[in-house]
Amino acid sequence: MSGESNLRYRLNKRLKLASRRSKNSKDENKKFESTLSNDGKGKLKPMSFDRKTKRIYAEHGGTNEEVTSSGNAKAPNRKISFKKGQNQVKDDVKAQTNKKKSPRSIWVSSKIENSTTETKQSYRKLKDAAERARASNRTNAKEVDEMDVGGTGLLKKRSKGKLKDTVDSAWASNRTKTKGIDEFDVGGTGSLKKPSKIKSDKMKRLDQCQEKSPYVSISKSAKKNVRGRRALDDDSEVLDDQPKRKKRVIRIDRHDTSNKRLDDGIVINKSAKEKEKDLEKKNEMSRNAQFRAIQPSPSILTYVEDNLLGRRRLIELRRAGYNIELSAPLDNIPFSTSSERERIEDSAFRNKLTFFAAAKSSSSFPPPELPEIAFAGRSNVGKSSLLNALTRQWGIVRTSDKPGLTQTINFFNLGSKLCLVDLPGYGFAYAKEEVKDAWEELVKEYVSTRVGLKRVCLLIDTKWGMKPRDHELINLMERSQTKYQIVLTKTDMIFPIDVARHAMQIEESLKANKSVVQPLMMVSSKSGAGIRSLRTVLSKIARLM
Ligand SMILES: Nc1nc2c(ncn2[C@@H]2O[C@H](COP(=O)(O)OP(=O)(O)OP(=O)(O)O)[C@@H](O)[C@H]2O)c(=O)[nH]1
Ligand SMILES: [Mg+2]
Repeated sequence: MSGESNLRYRLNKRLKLASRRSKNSKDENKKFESTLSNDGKGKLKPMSFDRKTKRIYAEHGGTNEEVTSSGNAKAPNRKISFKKGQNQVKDDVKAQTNKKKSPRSIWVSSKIENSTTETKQSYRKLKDAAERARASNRTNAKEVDEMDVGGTGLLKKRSKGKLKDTVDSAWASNRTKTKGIDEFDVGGTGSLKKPSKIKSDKMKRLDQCQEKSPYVSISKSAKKNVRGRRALDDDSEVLDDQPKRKKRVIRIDRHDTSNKRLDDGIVINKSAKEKEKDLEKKNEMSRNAQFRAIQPSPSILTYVEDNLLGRRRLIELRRAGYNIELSAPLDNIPFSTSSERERIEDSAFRNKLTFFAAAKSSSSFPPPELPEIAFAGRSNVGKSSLLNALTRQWGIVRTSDKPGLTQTINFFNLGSKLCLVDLPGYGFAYAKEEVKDAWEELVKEYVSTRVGLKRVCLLIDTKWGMKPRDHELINLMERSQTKYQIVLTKTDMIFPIDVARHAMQIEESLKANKSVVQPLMMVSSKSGAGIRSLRTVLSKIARLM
């Protein structure tokens, strides 16, 4: 729309100028007319709106066939009109060249060029029309346009609608195909070409380029780009002279079992022993699971907590008020003076522990004068250590980390009130089988036949729990109606909860037993946990006597 208004403005300006000239001086008017008609000097003529849309280049004396229009090739109506105009222009140019014979080239507006062939009358008509248009205050622009176009004399005969169409199409083409106009040879080389022709030439060249080198990407369409890239890739692969890597093929021999996993269906003939071991492992696993499922009774849990049983940090013991610098600190009285700390509450255990007899057979047992408390259990369970811890007399009873140190029944007097008996251990020991069997037989004879034996403390390692040999001895004591009490040792080795679980488990397993004395005791000779409680329990035996 802005272009159209611009055109109108120009047209009006021209008309104004023309009218002014006609009014002011006839000479000027004549001059103007001469400029319109005279093209011989090659001056640029005053142009109507068509100047922009259509330019005709005529090479004077040159080939007339090269005279072309720069208009829109797509507008057929306009093309027809131009052809007509071109023919007229050609004729006029020929006439001019015959008259003056000057080979100068000129630029003229096609329609104004046509007007050169018209008479002065037609121009006056044009002027009149312009004046009229001015008089109507330039309001009816359409009318002016039509009159102006009609003024050229060439398009006079056309209907209004057709004229309008041609003008519109010309403008549209001008706006869109500015490139086409630019490609005209304005410099007067005389080689004007049709834009379509130029375009086709250009495309041909581009196609040729593409054919020659596939690397040139022509942005005709995305598909072409993709194709070009593929082509480029293919070519690059070809250009790369690197040898292609062969895929490594691994051939597996069906009968070769070395590469196969064991659980891939290969049957391995296991021996009976291995099968038994596997079963045992499975059973053990299930035993562990069972053990984890044990819920200790509240009384056991409180007992464990009160006596600080199980694996504890030293800071915890310190916070509880125990002197951790002492040996077996938990056997001391918390938050008390140093003299009180050293004190053993039970009078029986304050007495001096003295060894008085060792027996390898039942015939060598000493006469039962004092109530006896025997300490039985598997080798290395901590029998001798517990005796020392109870009396706080370290070194009286020999201990060793090597199982099987105690090989005889050792009798200790604790003052004149109690006799403590250290029994040889059973189960694994660094000793001959016959010797071990003899120890076992001796222990069995002592616990089942000994007169004056008031209680057997059956020590069980908390870490390992009850073993079949332990059950054997229990059964024996049950049969001989010997009172026995279970004492869990080395409680400092495992977590408190596991201590409680073991206690619960053993208590449950011995519920039906008659000779068992409750409660189950838990101690640690190392930390001193539970030692005072055990002392209290055992001192009752001395008091009863
Ligand atoms: N951590 C810890 N170790 C202990 C405890 N009681 C004993 N021991 C150790 O266990 C090992 C064996 O102790 P002993 O008292 O000799 O065991 P035993 O039952 O008399 O052994 P035998 O005489 O061979 O039957 C020694 O190295 C002790 O230091 C305990 O409560 N806690
Ligand atoms: Mg011992």
